[in-house]
Amino acid sequence: MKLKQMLSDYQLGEQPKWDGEQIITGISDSSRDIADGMIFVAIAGFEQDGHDYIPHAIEQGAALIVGERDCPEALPIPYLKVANSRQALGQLADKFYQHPSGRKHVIGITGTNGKTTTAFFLKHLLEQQGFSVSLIGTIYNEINGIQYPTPNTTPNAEKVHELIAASQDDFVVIEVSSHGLTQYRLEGVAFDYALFMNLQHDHLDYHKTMEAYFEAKAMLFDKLKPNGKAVVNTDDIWGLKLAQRLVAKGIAVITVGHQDDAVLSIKKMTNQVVTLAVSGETSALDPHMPGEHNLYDIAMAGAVIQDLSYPLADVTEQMRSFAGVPGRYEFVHLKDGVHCIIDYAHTPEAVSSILTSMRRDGAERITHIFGFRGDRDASKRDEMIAASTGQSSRVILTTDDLNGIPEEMMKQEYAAYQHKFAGMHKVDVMMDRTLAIQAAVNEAREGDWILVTGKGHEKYKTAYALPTSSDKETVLFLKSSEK
Ligand SMILES: CC(=O)N[C@H]1[C@@H](OP(=O)(O)OP(=O)(O)OC[C@H]2O[C@@H](n3ccc(=O)[nH]c3=O)[C@H](O)[C@@H]2O)O[C@H](CO)[C@@H](O)[C@@H]1O[C@H](C)C(=O)N[C@@H](C)C(=O)N[C@H](CCC(=O)O)C(=O)O
Ligand SMILES: Nc1ncnc2c1ncn2[C@@H]1O[C@H](COP(=O)(O)OP(=O)(O)OP(=O)(O)O)[C@@H](O)[C@H]1O
Repeated sequence: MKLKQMLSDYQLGEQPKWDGEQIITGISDSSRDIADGMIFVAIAGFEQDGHDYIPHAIEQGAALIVGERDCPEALPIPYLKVANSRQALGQLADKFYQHPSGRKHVIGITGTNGKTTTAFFLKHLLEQQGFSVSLIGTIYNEINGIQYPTPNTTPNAEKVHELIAASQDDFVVIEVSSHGLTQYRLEGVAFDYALFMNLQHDHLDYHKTMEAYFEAKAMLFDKLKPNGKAVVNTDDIWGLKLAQRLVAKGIAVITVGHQDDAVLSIKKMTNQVVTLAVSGETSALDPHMPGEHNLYDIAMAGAVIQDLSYPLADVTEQMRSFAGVPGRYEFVHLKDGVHCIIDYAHTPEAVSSILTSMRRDGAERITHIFGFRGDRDASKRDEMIAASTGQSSRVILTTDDLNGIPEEMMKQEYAAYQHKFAGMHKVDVMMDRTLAIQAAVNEAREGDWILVTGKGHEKYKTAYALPTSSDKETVLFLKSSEK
């Protein structure tokens, strides 16, 4: 695309002579990725200021610089000043890739918990209908059947448009984080369906208040295509508030919840089956994945499937071939009736929900191993401990990602919790995560359950005593050593 086409929506103002005919070869906010003929968008970030890298981008061959500051003096290439660089990155990428989301069926999923699980459910169910599906999310991005690692749940704006443009699949399912929304990573993306799962205590280090966190999530619903639809869990109080707001705006809303007037009314949630009624017709859906929270996730995925005119009644059968979601209620049978669950729960509600599910599955004595992420929302820690001690017999606090926080500081915080629960609940501290799991396994007797939460599918960022790199590897290593 020519430079003058890329800039047709902008006023370049007084500039040294520039060549509108120049072919633009790409766009990036990282000077490291700039090559000849590309546009560099300078972003004032949380860690660094992209404007400091303008000389580097020029050295690399940039054809245009976009930034929020005044044009640096004696710039040899044109400079476009914008009010918001992150937003401009999305708008320019959308243009460069020729509005890719407009040409695809795009489904966005937001909420504190359940995005990944629902995305996997939806992908599987759509594939069962004969569609191909791209996935952009926490565990990996999968485009045209090829999986790519990803550092973020929602990639940056340029990447999102690039991935949608590269997709030759029928559908693109995107996990939409609140960070992604407030940082304009979805700028220019238009959605056919937008799903709201729930809003729970998380990320208040970033959003400060639940109200602000909610407003961030609500931004997704401004991105629906004119005929796009919202699918909202109205059992969640924030979901109910969102649904009312969207209806008032004239947006089509598929409500999912226990209310009789919900579009998909939940009639029963029991024994791993959720019974839904749509227009008087009842269907029972079984995700074939333990955990009560997964019943909401399958109901939300089912809402899209039925709206696309595929029978809900087939979902249970179609889920039989579902392979599960890495690090979500992953079950390992250890030895003599000792069971272990690995899960990604890192909010109080998720911890509570997983423990409730385990108890319903027959767990009586549960050792729960988890830790707190350094440099992340610390205000949820009390509630996480309360959720754990409320339903487990023993807690072992261990290392999660420290994110630069000194281990000693985290250890002191854990010691304070040990002190608080002294005499009431067994709270141990073992900072080496692999040794904490080993201790629980060694001490487990027949009928015991072990729950390891927080890391799920993720690789360890810390080197531990055992030669393993994830919770699942550690558990399998210990299982094989037992033989
Ligand atoms: C705090 C935060 O959210 N940071 C995100 C943000 O980084 P940033 O733009 O502020 O980057 P920065 O490092 O300060 O750099 C500023 C600019 O300088 C540029 N630069 C830098 C160096 C250089 O040599 N040349 C250069 O041009 C960078 O490319 C960047 O454009 O934008 C980046 C691109 O979109 C994100 O990758 C990055 O996520 C970081 C890694 C992160 O950990 N974010 C977490 C909090 C997050 O976003 N999590 C959510 C999921 C949350 C959930 O669990 O629900 C997610 O979507 O992943
Ligand atoms: N509908 C739900 N309600 C509450 N908790 C849930 C729900 N679905 C999943 N969970 C819990 O939350 C954890 C994370 O689930 P999942 O990865 O699907 O959510 P996510 O929204 O993608 O999370 P993240 O934003 O952290 O990547 C699960 O391991 C489970 O413990």
